[in-house]
Amino acid sequence: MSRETAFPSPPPAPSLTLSGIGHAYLGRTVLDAVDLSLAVGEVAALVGPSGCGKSTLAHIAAGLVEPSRGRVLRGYRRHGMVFQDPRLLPWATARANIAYPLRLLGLSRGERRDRAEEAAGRVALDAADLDKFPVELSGGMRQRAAIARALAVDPDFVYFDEPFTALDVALKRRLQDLVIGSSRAARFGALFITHDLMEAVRIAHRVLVMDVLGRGIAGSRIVPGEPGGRDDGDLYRLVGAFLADDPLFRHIHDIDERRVP
Ligand SMILES: Nc1ncnc2c1ncn2[C@@H]1O[C@H](COP(=O)(O)OP(=O)(O)OP(=O)(O)O)[C@@H](O)[C@H]1O
Repeated sequence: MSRETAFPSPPPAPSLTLSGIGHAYLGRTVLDAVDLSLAVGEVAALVGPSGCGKSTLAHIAAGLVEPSRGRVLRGYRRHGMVFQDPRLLPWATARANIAYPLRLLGLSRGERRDRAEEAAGRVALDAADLDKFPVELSGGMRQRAAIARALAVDPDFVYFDEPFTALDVALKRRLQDLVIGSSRAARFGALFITHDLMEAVRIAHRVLVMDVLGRGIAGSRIVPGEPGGRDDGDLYRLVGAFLADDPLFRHIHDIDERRVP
């Protein structure tokens, strides 16, 4: 027996593992025993009813919020984050905003500038736009700058928290394609929160559905084919089938009534 057969190499560690995550805000439980594991390079879309705790879960996974219970194991090297609100510094140019996180990596001024311009090129921001301040950019351009800022740190994992919800349909598709293309080229995995099932099946390898009221991940569905290589008609049919026939998706358009005045 060959050595390789006797000692097969172990599968790569997951890029992200959440075990038994629980969280409460002001004594009110938001997440309860959530388990999740993402493979290296996997892009997972996270959907679920409004208010069920998707953002809280992503913030816990990224280390922005300390969970009340449970364990987070990050197998990735470095992550980037993109939110619905681009969160650009209003007093800094697009270039300076994109370069901002690079200070933490200890890069020289010249290196930061080069990296920011390279990242801007990847999201199709023109050189002329880089000298503009956020107020001078369109909503789409601001979100491109936010994506460039996340990609500039050369992440192997990116958290997207409803990044395109506020954008119009055509722009949304263009930016989805940008995420698909850059995740393939830079080989990063991602957790992508969205309310839009069509967006979820376009960009992800797998759709994770959160339980009503965040009691856990109710289940997941693999999306056939590879992001970027799928036929739109097939995806529309898949979304239709999910919504019409799959009990996993029964509650995804619900709203957490506790938040409704
Ligand atoms: N900092 C906070 N303090 C108190 N309550 C909070 C805080 N952040 C979120 N919550 C509450 O926790 C619950 C889950 O919020 P979260 O934003 O994680 O849900 P979500 O699924 O991402 O919602 P949506 O889809 O509407 O964005 C909500 O009821 C929300 O009001």
